[in-house]
Amino acid sequence: MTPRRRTAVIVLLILLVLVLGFLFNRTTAVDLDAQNRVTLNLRELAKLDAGWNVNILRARIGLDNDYQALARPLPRIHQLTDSLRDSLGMTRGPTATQAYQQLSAALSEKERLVEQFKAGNAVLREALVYMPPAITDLKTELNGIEGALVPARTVLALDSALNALLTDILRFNLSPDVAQANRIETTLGTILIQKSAFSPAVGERIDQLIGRARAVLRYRPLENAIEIAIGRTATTEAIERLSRAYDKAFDDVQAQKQRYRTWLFAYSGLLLLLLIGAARRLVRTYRLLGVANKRLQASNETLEVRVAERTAELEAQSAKLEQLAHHDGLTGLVNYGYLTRLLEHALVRASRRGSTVVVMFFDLDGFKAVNDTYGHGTGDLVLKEVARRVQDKLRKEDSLARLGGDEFVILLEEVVSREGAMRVAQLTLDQICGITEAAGHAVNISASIGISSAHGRAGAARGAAALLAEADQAMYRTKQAGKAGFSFSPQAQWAAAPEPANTLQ
Ligand SMILES: Nc1nc2c(ncn2[C@@H]2O[C@H](COP(=O)(O)OP(=O)(O)OP(=O)(O)O)[C@@H](O)[C@H]2O)c(=O)[nH]1
Repeated sequence: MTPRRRTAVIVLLILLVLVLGFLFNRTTAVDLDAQNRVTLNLRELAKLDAGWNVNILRARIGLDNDYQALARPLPRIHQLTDSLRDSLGMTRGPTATQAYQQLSAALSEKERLVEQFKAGNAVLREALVYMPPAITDLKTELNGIEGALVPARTVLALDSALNALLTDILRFNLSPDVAQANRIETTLGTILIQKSAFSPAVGERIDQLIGRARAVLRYRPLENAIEIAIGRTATTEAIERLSRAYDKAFDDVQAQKQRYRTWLFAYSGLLLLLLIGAARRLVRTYRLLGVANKRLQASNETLEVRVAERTAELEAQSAKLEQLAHHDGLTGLVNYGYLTRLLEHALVRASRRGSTVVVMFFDLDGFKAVNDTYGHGTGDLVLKEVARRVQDKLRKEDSLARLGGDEFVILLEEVVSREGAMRVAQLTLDQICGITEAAGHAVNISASIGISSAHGRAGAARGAAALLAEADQAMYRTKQAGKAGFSFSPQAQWAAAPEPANTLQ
């Protein structure tokens, strides 16, 4: 998968999850407890409001002297309205908010009007309670000594004015109108005129009656107006309106959630399909991977086999090359280069052990004649036979090398004495002289051998090249001395004593 494609897939997955989260969030159920709480609050508020109205009415008609009853429901009403305001968040749209604001305003207005009502009603009630017994008392007074002191006409006039006042005041209290008020004012004027004929004590009582009558004239219409204003606040209707708005809002929210639930269901189906698709693709990919793996394994195994075969071939070739590099192609003996290395190692060992290394250089005698007489094929057979025979007589740790043509070198290690070297030289001569026939042709060959040796550290220090050169020179001396024998180099060294110079056998 390319990086760009991977990014696109990740973004798509995030989007799918976000949409799922959004839909899930929109489908979470409405808090039914909260909904019930709103309903109960509204019901309680309606009940409190109705009770409040009853208390106002009782105060108005004088059944209840306790104005505290009018203020008692207020804290709870405030609590309920606050709680309703907090629940507005659960609704959608402005309707419930608007209804709540209307109710809140209506309740505040009603509260303000009730305060006004309480102030006026206290005065009014006191006046209405005061007047009937006061008038009765005054009339009794008029029938007593006070009445005897003033003319009877005046007493009668005041008495009838008081009767009229009481009747009109009670009527006005029930149904206040301007005509009634004017009549009362006229009656009050009459009473005031009569007052001067009576004692100051009666005059004072008359003044108090007039004051109460004026209070009724003033506060009764005011209280009626307040009552009308309280009625206009229409808190009951506002509560019902808010209740309907909440119901509708909750219904709307439920309907909306139902719609989102349908979407969520459909969306989950889509996600499921996508998941199934992805899973199938994954399975297919795994299958393909399995097949590819098997193929890869098979080709790996084939490759391993081929590598192993190739390695074996290379090792064989390398061994062959090494053989070619270190050995003579005709006889299979080690060649000059490898002999030099073997000789160097032998010298190191001799130096360390204090032993003697012997180099015997030999060249065939009469070999050219074989070649010239019977051809190179026969010459080759002779060379091989020389190699085989001499090799057979040597120890395993000794080496026989062919330098080229009919020249050979024998390398001996741990030679105890000069006599030992002589025995090997003689054995070699015997083996070579023992070759009398090759490819059915009679041959007559021998060898000229030159021997040199190095003993211990000092001898080894002379080096391989010097030792070979000494042996070569000794071999020439043998040739010059008549061939078919061996000579020791004057530099040859032995464990017991240095070799006497140029001894010919
Ligand atoms: N068959 C064969 N002959 C070789 C090979 N290499 C060299 N020769 C021949 O070996 C002969 C060696 O010559 P010489 O050593 O002079 O021959 P010789 O008869 O032994 O003479 P002296 O060494 O003087 O005794 C030559 O004729 C070379 O051509 C080879 O690999 N095979």
